[in-house]
Amino acid sequence: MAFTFEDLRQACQSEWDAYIKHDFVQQLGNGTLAEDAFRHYLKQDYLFLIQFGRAYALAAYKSPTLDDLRQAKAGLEAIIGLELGLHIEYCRQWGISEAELQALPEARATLAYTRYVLDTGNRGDLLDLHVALVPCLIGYAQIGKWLAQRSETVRGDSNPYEHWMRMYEGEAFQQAAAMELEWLNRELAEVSPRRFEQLVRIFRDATRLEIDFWDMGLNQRM
Ligand SMILES: Cc1ncc(CN)c(N)n1
Repeated sequence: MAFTFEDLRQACQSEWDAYIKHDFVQQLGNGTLAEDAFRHYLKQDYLFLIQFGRAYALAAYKSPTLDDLRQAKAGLEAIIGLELGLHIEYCRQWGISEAELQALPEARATLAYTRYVLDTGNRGDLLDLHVALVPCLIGYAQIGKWLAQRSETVRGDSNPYEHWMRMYEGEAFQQAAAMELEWLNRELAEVSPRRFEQLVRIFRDATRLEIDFWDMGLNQRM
């Protein structure tokens, strides 16, 4: 049997839904999310993206083939080139300077998630690392699409989070996620049922840590 990302997602359906349709995401789509909660999330996400940049750099280091190396480079570009650049500009529009971002302490949820991914990548192989990274890239691409097709989502200037939604539903981010999905499905097609169960565990843990990250934003926890 050739496994795919869909099999991972179905094995963790309840966690995946709790992540994609989290209250933070729904309130953001409705335009009702407390601005202080969003600011707290934005600040921590800056720290998160830096650590995820390191994780893609680790993926590059662990890549045995040129194809794998190109995939790691594409992930690094999506996070550091595209997303972090937009993020810094976006934070500035929300009154958060780069100097303030650089001086921030990490919240426990940021520490737990990012270091889990780095640890998984360090002790495991390239596929373990990519599976730990999947909820980040493919998850936010699905969130972007989900918000765009949902009838309750408020679009345009009356929603203060319009630009955030545009970034994740936009062509560049969707394209990066599609490339990751393609790479992942190629790799998953080769694994045994026993190996797949190990990967499900990683995918589930990373998805649970994404849920904690939304909780951290919503409750403005450190
Ligand atoms: C916590 C988190 N997860 C995922 C993404 C999308 N790269 C993000 N910006 N922040």
